[in-house]
Amino acid sequence: MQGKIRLALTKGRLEKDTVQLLEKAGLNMETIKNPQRKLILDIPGYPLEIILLKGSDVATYVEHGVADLGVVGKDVLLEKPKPVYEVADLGFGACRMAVAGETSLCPDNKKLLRIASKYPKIAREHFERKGQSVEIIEQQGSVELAPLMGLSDVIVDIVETGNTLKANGLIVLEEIVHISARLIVNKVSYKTRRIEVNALIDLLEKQVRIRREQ
Ligand SMILES: Nc1ncnc2c1ncn2[C@@H]1O[C@H](COP(=O)(O)OP(=O)(O)OP(=O)(O)O)[C@@H](O)[C@H]1O
Ligand SMILES: O=P(O)(O)OC[C@H]1O[C@H](OP(=O)(O)OP(=O)(O)O)[C@H](O)[C@@H]1O
Repeated sequence: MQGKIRLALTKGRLEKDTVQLLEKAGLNMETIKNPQRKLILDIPGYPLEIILLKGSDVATYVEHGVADLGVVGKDVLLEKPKPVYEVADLGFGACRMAVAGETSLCPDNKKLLRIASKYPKIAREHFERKGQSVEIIEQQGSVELAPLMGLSDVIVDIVETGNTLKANGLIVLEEIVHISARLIVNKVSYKTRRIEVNALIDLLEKQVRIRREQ
């Protein structure tokens, strides 16, 4: 007899929308609102256990089958690809991965372009496709500072409202890819726990469809 299905959720920005989606799908998400902030949550009335992780760890847990399913940003899947099935675009967490810089700069005129980014793989592959040679300067955050400080020519980063770019005098020069939250599934669970996994996928996809049609 197999235990409960385990779903790994990304803490932080994606959390609220994920909880809302699960609630709309009929799951009792009260335990997640507990101020004690447990990282393992039982869902009353549904054979499901939820764990809370950072995005890149969500994909790792699902890859290793410790979690059967996960909710994670497409940026994470592109930057650190894992052998998991991506089964649904959940729609929320929408933003863009973009190249940004100061208005005066015309990047294509430079020979070796210096790129600051938290996403070195996405950045490198984008410029490789264009045949532009680059030096990638990996950052952990506050990426917008890099061109202002002369550390890089441009940045590759997530743009949602555009407020951070605007506040720092930067503009989008190119859009690389649309990002949103994705539902991922462990490859073995997809086969061996097909019925339970598909039931949860169907439940969530139905809510995504309803939300899209609203
Ligand atoms: N404005 C945004 N900035 C960053 N991520 C966003 C934004 N809007 C939506 N997202 C999505 O939310 C996901 C989680 O972002 P969040 O900032 O909570 O975690 P993170 O990227 O691990 O950052 P941190 O290291 O600051 O915790 C991202 O992977 C991305 O898919
Ligand atoms: O277009 P906006 O709505 O302004 O959102 C984009 C900003 O949000 C993210 O930063 P985050 O807040 O995660 O900070 P950090 O990357 O500096 O840690 C991202 O790296 C951008 O800086």
